[in-house]
Amino acid sequence: MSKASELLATEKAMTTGSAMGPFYSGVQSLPPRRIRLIGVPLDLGASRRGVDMGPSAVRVAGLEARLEALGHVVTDGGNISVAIAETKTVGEQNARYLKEITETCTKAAEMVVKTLEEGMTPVILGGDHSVAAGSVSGVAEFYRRQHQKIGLIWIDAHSDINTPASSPSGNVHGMPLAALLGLEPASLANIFGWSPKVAPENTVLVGVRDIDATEKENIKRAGVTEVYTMRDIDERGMRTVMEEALRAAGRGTAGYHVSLDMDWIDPEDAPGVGTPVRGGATYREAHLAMEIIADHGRMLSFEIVEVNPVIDEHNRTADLAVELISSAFGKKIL
Ligand SMILES: NC(=[NH2+])NCCC[C@H](N)C(=O)O
Ligand SMILES: [Mn+2]
Ligand SMILES: [Mn+2]
Repeated sequence: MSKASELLATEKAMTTGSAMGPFYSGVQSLPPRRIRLIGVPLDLGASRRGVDMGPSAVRVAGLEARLEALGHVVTDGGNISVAIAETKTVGEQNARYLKEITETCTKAAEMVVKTLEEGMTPVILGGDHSVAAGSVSGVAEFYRRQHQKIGLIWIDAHSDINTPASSPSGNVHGMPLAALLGLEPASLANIFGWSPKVAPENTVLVGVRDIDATEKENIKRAGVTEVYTMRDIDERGMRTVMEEALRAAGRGTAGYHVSLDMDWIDPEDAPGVGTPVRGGATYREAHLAMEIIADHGRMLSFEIVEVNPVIDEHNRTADLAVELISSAFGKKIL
């Protein structure tokens, strides 16, 4: 058992009271899961077009086969239907296409609930990051019915905590975290008729490096304190950051949803994203984060967003997405 795993397993045993628990067993891979892939080809939340082809690019990169090679049983649930920008009007300029985005997120949320009810782990393929307002709502709704809370690990260059009033762009993909924490947009915050979907103390931001001034206010207003910037990763290392992150998200919850925006990774390795920002996680840092998540064994659901094949180089960002999902689902080097 590696040092990191040992620590996390001990921590888990402490919080659940079970010795090591059924989730983690040394270097052996995790117990197989039944996984349903859910594509959400949404690009209405971003100003750059092309992330609607993300689900297809990730499928072409071989996601299903890679997860099955790890022993999981995978079903592809196809795509959630999404309006086409060309056939719709933008609506309010401060939250463009909010009506259509809410409709799609609601459908995605319902599919996530159904997937969990059937005992499967949802893996959501975006789509721009506004899909998270749907996927996280679905996971939160399912566990709420069992009187449990969920945590949220938000791995991203951005904090996506703008509201229509604070957004510099009017792009809804910069707002899902604000909605999930019970701020705005109201239509996204109130999917299933209740809000907030996650408590601030169980919400963790990892890898941020591009936060709008208005977003800093919103982070405070929402009460989120678990924010790990790229500087924290540089100075303290990925392992320490992930341990603290998983501990916070897991405290008093059924487990956590992992929302991975591919623009977290440095554009050198992930050029195919809508809003690239220099100074991102390296290839190995990204894998290590996923490997630690797998070892911890408390991930309830996973999503990958913002893969944009239109500006990618030979699908390498989608290839990396598939690799990272494999690591999060238990792929070991040895
Ligand atoms: N999911 C993303 N890539 N979000 C980028 C958001 C950029 C900027 N903060 C905005 O609100 O427009
Ligand atoms: Mn994002
Ligand atoms: Mn981002």
